[in-house]
Amino acid sequence: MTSYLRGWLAGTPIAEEKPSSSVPTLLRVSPPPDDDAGSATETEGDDDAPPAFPSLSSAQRMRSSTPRILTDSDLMPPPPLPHLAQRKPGSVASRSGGGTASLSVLSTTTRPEKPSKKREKVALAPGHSPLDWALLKSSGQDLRGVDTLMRIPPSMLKKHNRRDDAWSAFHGKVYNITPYLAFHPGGERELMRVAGRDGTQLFASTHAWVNADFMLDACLVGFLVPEPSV
Ligand code: HEM
Repeated sequence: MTSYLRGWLAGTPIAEEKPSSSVPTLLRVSPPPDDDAGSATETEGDDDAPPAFPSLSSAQRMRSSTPRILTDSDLMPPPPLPHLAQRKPGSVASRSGGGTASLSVLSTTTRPEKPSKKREKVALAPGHSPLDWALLKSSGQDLRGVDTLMRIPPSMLKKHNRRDDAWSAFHGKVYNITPYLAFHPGGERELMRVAGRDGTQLFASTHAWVNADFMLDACLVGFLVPEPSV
């Protein structure tokens, strides 16, 4: 093999290797023809000079060309036709022209604003942050105002609708919300809207993600039950 490489580099025909007894035939391989064999500029007398690769007249060499620098017009598409550039978002394009050249316009570019009620954040008084509420809850202080959990019908709930005595029902549980009023991030006024009644719906439509059961567990006074039939 070494002799083959040496011979190939030197440009001399390779002596056929003697096939071993185990390998029946060997193809005769010769080096690629030297394109500039007669050229005086080539490596005459220099045995260590590598052959030109790819070959000087190879198709590979012919195909390769110097990379072209792209101009702006190669990189950017031409501007749209004047009548398309004047389109307004949301307006429907006239298809009077018909044919394949006309473009349809998607009418989803603008979405009408939903009239939404603004939910105001209320500045809580110092010492009334959510963390302060959590501390008060776990302080052991009585936040229920009752000795025992009760069964509370709507008529009874209704009576507790004052700031200093406010009860409200959420998901069937009745809570004394008076201690929480000053801590409510939405403000006292909003919370008082559900005083003396079932606030489940209003609560859910305002902030369904808030866990009332957890926030008010220390204020539980009982369970909402249907009005007893007389
Ligand atoms: C006693 C039950 C309630 C508890 C425990 C409670 C708790 C909370 C909490 C934790 C927040 C802050 C939410 C946040 O920043 O993501 C909040 C905000 C608010 N809550 Fe309540 N809430 C209660 C009932 C209500 C009710 C009945 C209303 C009536 C509409 C209300 C109206 C609001 C408003 C307007 C905000 C402020 C706006 C906002 O945070 O996006 N909340 N409430």
